[in-house]
Amino acid sequence: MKLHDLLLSLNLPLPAENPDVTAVTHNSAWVKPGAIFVAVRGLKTDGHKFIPQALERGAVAVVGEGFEGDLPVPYLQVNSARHALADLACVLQNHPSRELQVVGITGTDGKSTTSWITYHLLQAAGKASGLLSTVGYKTPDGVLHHFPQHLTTPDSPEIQSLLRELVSLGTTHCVLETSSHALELERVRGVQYQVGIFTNLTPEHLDFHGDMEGYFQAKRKLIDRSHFAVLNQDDPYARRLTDHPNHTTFGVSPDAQWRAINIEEEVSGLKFTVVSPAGTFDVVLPMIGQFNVHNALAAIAAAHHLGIEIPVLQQGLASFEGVPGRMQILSSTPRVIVDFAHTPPSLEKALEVLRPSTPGKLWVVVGSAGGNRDPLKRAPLGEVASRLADQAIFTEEDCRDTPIEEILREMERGASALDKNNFKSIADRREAIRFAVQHAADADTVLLAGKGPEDTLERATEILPWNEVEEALQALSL
Ligand SMILES: CC(=O)N[C@H]1[C@@H](OP(=O)(O)OP(=O)(O)OC[C@H]2O[C@@H](n3ccc(=O)[nH]c3=O)[C@H](O)[C@@H]2O)O[C@H](CO)[C@@H](O)[C@@H]1O[C@H](C)C(=O)N[C@@H](C)C(=O)N[C@H](CCC(=O)O)C(=O)O
Ligand SMILES: Nc1ncnc2c1ncn2[C@@H]1O[C@H](COP(=O)(O)OP(=O)(O)OP(=O)(O)O)[C@@H](O)[C@H]1O
Repeated sequence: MKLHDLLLSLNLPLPAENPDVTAVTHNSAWVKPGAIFVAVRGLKTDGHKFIPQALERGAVAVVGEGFEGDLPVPYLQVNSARHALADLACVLQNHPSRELQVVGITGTDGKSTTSWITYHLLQAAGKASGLLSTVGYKTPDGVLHHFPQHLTTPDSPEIQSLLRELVSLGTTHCVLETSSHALELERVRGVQYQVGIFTNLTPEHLDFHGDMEGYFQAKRKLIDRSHFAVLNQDDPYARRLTDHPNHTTFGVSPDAQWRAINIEEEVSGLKFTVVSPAGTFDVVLPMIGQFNVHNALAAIAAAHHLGIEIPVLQQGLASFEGVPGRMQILSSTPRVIVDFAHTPPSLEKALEVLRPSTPGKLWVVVGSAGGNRDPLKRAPLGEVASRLADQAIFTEEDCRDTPIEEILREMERGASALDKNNFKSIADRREAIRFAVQHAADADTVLLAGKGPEDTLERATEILPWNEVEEALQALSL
């Protein structure tokens, strides 16, 4: 696309030069010849500092919020570089979301699970669907691809080019897990959402959002932008969104429109009855954890809005194979389970879920991320682990530039407050897993929490390949 055409559609002034533009990026290291470099003033550094590097790599234009000096390529000044990045990405890919029925899913917990169930239901109904989630992205052939970065919702250029790729593969529907960071940092600006789902809101990422109200305001953007909203009637924050002109609700509250009753949890999974505007019907869902009733209800309500009949939904739920790394059962004696729970409330829920079906002791191996990833949750994670497990092992989980000892000390501090003396720290994650698996008795359950399906482990400046399931299986075979 010519630079002028791109700028005209955004009402930006036209420079004298009019080169061909092949891509747009905010990261100088990702610039390829023909790209526009958008200099973003970030939380850690200022992208304007990297303009020379972007030019060396072949940038044909630079967009920014203010730059003193001469450049050999056009410089376009904008009020918001993040807005410009998203707008340019949308135009360059010719707004792929307008050719798709996009279902966005936000909330503190349950985003990935709800996304995967929704994708599965759409596919089961014969809709060629795509999925972008923390776990990776799926094309309509069902193949799971991994993102190069560890993000739930990638940056706007990546989202737009993935949506375009999906359209070119014949995709008609796309499920887009949408984090609060993505909403706040405008990564999903310009995405046209047909349906927006709000799962729940509990304290997380408050270092980034400031307080719960800031966190809520970021999340509500998804609902405000969606044509139809699917809201958790049991969550006080979601209930604040019921002034959306076109919405439905789900939950166990008597006033939820899609309501679950007669919930039973068996070893093989969940059974419940749904009372809804589309009728009353039974559901069998092969998943552990009552919270999955809410995830399933949200997916059912969204899929039904998109025209999928109840019998197809029932069949789809019964054949759902779960989400990789979410309550994934690897063995039975001891029962070893890999789960992604990495917030105090989700860890609490995971341990509570496993307790009734554990005749022996309940073990947990858990860490807390380093860097700027929510240091305030370290002590609460330690507290939850010590309170609800019989034995807790604290270890690393992407400690990045934070010394592991600092993180472990915080987790121990949280646990010590209970005075149960049932925890131990083993910094190396592989050793921690092996210790727990080898010391567990046959009747015990070992929950390996936090990493789930992630394929890397970030340690100081190193990014190591990681496979939690493989690690657990190796520990079991020793
Ligand atoms: C805290 C956060 O979200 N940060 C995001 C933010 O970074 P930033 O603007 O602060 O970037 P910065 O590091 O200050 O750099 C400023 C600019 O200089 C550029 N730069 C920097 C260095 C260089 O050599 N060259 C260069 O061009 C950077 O690309 C950036 O554009 O904006 C960037 C561009 O959109 C994001 O890539 C980056 O996500 C980082 C990688 C990240 O780790 N984010 C996590 C916390 C996140 O988003 N998590 C949520 C899920 C949360 C959950 O629910 O669990 C997610 O959606 O994944
Ligand atoms: N609806 C829910 N309410 C509370 N906890 C939940 C819910 N759904 C899942 N969980 C718990 O949270 C963990 C993470 O679930 P899931 O991956 O679906 O959430 P998420 O919001 O996508 O988080 P992330 O984006 O970090 O993956 C699960 O393993 C489970 O323990």
